Amino acid sequence: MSYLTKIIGTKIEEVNEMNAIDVVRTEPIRLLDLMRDGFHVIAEIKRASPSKGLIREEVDVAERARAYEAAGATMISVLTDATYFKGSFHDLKTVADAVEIPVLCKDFIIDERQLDRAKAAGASAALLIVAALHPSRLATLTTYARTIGLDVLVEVHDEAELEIALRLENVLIGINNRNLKTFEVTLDTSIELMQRYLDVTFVSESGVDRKEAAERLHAAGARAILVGEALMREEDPTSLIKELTACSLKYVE
Ligand SMILES: O=C(O)c1ccccc1NCC(=O)[C@H](O)[C@H](O)COP(=O)(O)O
Repeated sequence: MSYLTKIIGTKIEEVNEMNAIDVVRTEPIRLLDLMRDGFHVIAEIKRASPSKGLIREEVDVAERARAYEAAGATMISVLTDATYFKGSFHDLKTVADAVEIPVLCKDFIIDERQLDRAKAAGASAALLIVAALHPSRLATLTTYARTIGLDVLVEVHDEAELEIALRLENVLIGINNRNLKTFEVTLDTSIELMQRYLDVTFVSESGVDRKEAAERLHAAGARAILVGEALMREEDPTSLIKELTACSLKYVE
């Protein structure tokens, strides 16, 4: 059984336990507009992961989120899965209450009730993973997310998934460099796909540890990078965020 299948099994159990909740609907932000120009860092709150185990379990997430914002992150991603990442919707709410910049709910979303919880916790956007959803369900959840005021980052791993994501209109697409079967991470996953789809606005996710990686991705066309582990391993993430965001200045000259 693949790891993703295992995670989705857990999510089905979790979702079955969730009550419906009421959410206040708003207009969604437009992630695509936010990321279309320049070069952006989406900084992640990631306490643990299936591939690395504990990264920084005990963390003041409000303080860290404020540090990310002050250092120049455009958006904060919060892992809300408890079983595999030790995250929570409580973390999401704490972060959303602490910062002005948009907050992304990063989870394995398969149901409207998870989107409701993300919205209620203060998220501006949610991740939908093509590999985890039937294309028609992906479209339904994308529409539902926008209806309640969440924009969507659609995650792909290869060209076949990208073709499915491109059927959705006006979505920001993230290419995850982590192979969900082997956990192997290679920036070439993003670089090769981006070079074949020059008109698409892409976020490159996973495996960015320092400025050289960010520079490679920016040079290959990425408009944003999503960085988790490398930032969480820093006692103070300020200089790494500044280093990563500075990549854009280099290419403007
Ligand atoms: O990080 C993992 O081990 C992982 C395993 C299985 C599914 C998803 C996983 N990570 C979620 C993410 O996409 C990353 O947290 C995110 O892209 C940041 O990656 P990194 O900078 O490499 O921590």
